[in-house]
Order: sequence, then structure tokens, then C-alpha cells
Amino acid sequence: MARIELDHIRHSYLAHPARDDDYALKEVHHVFKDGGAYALLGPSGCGKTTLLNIISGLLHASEGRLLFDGEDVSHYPTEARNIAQVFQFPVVYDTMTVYDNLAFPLRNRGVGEAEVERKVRETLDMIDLNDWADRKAQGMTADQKQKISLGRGLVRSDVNAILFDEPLTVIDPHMKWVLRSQLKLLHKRFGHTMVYVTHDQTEALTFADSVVVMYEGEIVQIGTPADLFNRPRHTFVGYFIGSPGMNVMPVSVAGRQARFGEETIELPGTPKTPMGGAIELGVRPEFVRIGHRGMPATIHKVEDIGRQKIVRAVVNGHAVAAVLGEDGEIPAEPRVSFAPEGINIYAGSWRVDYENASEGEAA
Ligand SMILES: Nc1ncnc2c1ncn2[C@@H]1O[C@H](COP(=O)(O)OP(=O)(O)OP(=O)(O)O)[C@@H](O)[C@H]1O
Repeated sequence: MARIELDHIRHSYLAHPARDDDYALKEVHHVFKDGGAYALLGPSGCGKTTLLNIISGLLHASEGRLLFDGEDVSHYPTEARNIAQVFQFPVVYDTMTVYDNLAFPLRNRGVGEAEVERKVRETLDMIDLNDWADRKAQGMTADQKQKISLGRGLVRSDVNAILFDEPLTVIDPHMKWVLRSQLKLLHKRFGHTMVYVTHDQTEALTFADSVVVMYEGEIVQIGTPADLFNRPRHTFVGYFIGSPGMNVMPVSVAGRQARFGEETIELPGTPKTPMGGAIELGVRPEFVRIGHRGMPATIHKVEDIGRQKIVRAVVNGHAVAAVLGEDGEIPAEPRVSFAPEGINIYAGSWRVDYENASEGEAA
């Protein structure tokens, strides 16, 4: 397995890119640790597949270098990069049996038959296809074929990395959950470096140790699911992760206080200055309190989602969502306040650290 280094990578599909917007990947400068499980998460068109294809060698980046364990592989073709790939749609040999489909990548590299048998059986177990081992792939459902593709990606242990591009799209919801859990177990057991592209936050948050959030050709945050939830580095991370997403409102800041219209909000610390760009306050619905204290609010809607309620309110002319426990009461004259630990300040969409924040908090 390898450490993957993206050294100032930029990519444009145009022959002569001139402006920043001409780049599908603006600038990616990050390291994927050896043995890490990463999910590339972001909306359609943000550059996930472009980045994955640069790692696999299907694309060569316009600028920058790609290194596997310190070796520059930027100009290597896919075959020379020693990676396994699983795509959105099945790639299987229809005329071969399920067993032979999995054995193929191993036999191709001269692995002995005893080891082939051991690895193939182990992988078939994982994807729950041992009973189908002797059946030809032809005629199997798309779902089962995709499981074979996953198996082909997982069967080799000597690869630098395993890359997945939305691999569970054609799998039914229950099996999706099963396979995702198995991938996670497999990662724990064998420590492969895995990079997994998805636009589904549940998929990303359950699979990965580190989620790489992409937005308009940039990586806006790499973090654990808890980091993304508690300290979104960019307002986009706040909107995109969580349901409902983070509330963002325009404020002005003076010292340890934010001014939101006529209201004053105490901050958990003093934001570092200078701050460039529009100043905003971000607070997740889970940190919004509804009660008798705080800013006057008008409640527009209460959605009962089982063990919680989502309350849609308007505060100071701005929509604010709150998550309440099932027993949460809404007073006749409701007021809204924010739990200080959940308040983040943003300047030009990027989070501003508080002065004297501990290292963990500043991350
Ligand atoms: N072959 C291509 N030629 C020109 N532009 C392309 C090509 N492939 C992708 N793009 C553009 O590059 C940008 C990033 O696309 P990319 O496919 O990497 O995004 P993505 O995040 O993987 O999206 P999706 O989830 O829809 O696959 C988009 O604006 C897309 O239109």
C-alpha cells in the first residue's frame, strides 16, 4: 500500500486554460496517508472523478506531480501504477465463472493456484457469492455483477491503492449497507489505502476515516466526520453535511460579540483579525435552542421526524432551522438562542479561528 501525494495538482480540460475557472481542479496539494480510508465527497461537477482519474492514470494532470511513496508516477500509465479500480457500473467477463473473474487479476500476476484459491474464496465470502462461484457471470443481475467487480478490486493485496468511483450506485439499499460495512471491516483488517468517490454523505461518513469535501474544483476540508460536523472549515461543508445543513447568517463582529441585525450574540472566543470578505455566523440546527430566552422568532413549520423535530423559524428576517428532541416544547412567544460551543464565524466563507483556541479547536 502506498502514501499518495498530490503535489500542487491542477487540471483543465481546455488546451489553453487562462483563468481559474478554466480548471476543473483548481489546486490540490494534499497527502493521502498509507493505509488511510478516504472518501471524496461533493456535488456533481466538483471534480471528484477528475481527481480519482488523475490518481489512477486515466488522466494526466495539466500541472503538478503525483507521488506514490515518494516516487513520481505522474507520467506512468495506469498499468504501471499497480492500483485496483471499481467503477460505477460492473466490469466483468461474462463468459467466465464468478470464481474465474476474481482469480483473473491474481493469475495475471503469476500468483500460485493455492494462494488464488485462498484469496478468491475469502473474497467471495466477503461479497456473499461463494454459492455462485461456478456460475457464469452472464445472466446475473446488475447488482450481483457489481459485487463481482468489487471482489475483483479487493482480491489483490499487493496494490498501491484501491480506487472506488461511486461503486454502490446499482446496488439495492440493504446490500449497500452490508457492502459498506464489509469494506470498512476489510480496511481495518488489511489496511489498504482506499479512495472512494461519492456524492452521498451517509456513504462517505460511514465508510471513511477521513472525508475529503470538494467544492468547485477545490478540497475545502479533510476531516473526520466529527470535524466536519463540529468545525466546518467552509460554509459549503456546513450546508452540505448534516440534515438540515448549518444555518448561516450575516453578522458584524466586534471583539467577542457578533451583531446580527439589532441582536447581540456572545461568541465563545474572540475571532482573529483581520477578516477579509463577508462576515457570517454559522450554527448547526443541533445547537439552536428554542425557549424563553434570546432573539424573538416566528415559527413557520415543525416537521416531526420521529425522535426529533425540525423547527423552521424566522429570526431577524432570516430563516433558521433548529433540531429539537421529541419532547421539546415551543413556547407561545418563542425565542431563539445559540449554544456557544456550536458557533463558528466565517470570513469570505472560510472559518476564522478564535484567539487562544486550543490546537484541536483551531484544526
Ligand atoms: N472529459 C471532459 N471534458 C471536458 N470537461 C469535463 C470532462 N470531464 C469532466 N469535465 C468537467 O470537469 C468538471 C469536474 O467534473 P468531474 O466529473 O470530475 O466532477 P464529479 O465531481 O466527479 O461529478 P459527478 O459526481 O457528476 O461525476 C465539471 O465541470 C465537468 O463538466
